[in-house]
Amino acid sequence: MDIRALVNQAIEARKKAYTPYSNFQVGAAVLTKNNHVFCGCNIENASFGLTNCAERTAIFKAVSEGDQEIEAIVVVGDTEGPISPCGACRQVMAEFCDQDTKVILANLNGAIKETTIAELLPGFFSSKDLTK
Ligand SMILES: O=c1ccn([C@H]2C[C@H](O)[C@@H](CO)O2)c(=O)[nH]1
Ligand SMILES: [Zn+2]
Repeated sequence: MDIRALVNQAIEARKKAYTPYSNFQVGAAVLTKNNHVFCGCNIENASFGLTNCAERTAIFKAVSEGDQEIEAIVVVGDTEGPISPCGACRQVMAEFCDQDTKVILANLNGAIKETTIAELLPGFFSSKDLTK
């Protein structure tokens, strides 16, 4: 897997962000185990809470195309260091990432942090918790 190429696809997707309220653009790219790439951007709303973050857009695109097994996900923003996903996105990642899924957090200046969902959201709620 070429991480740099995936970061570049996220950077391209970021250009499509709809951000009239925050003016903060984020891009994401999901590489599935089937070797397909789904890109996403953040999409804001006048009702602020309805905003969809870039990484959720990309994950939902993959899942809605029936391609839900994720090999790697990149998130990129114009942040000082690697971007830090919000709590809602971490929980959504937990649904579709396994312990080996690469979660790659980046910025526009080449900073890259590779992490995992276990590190980002320890103790996340999962389907296993629905039955005992
Ligand atoms: O990882 C992140 C962090 C923030 N945002 C979006 C949400 C909102 O549109 C804007 C400012 O929070 O950035 C993302 O898309 N992903
Ligand atoms: Zn988010």
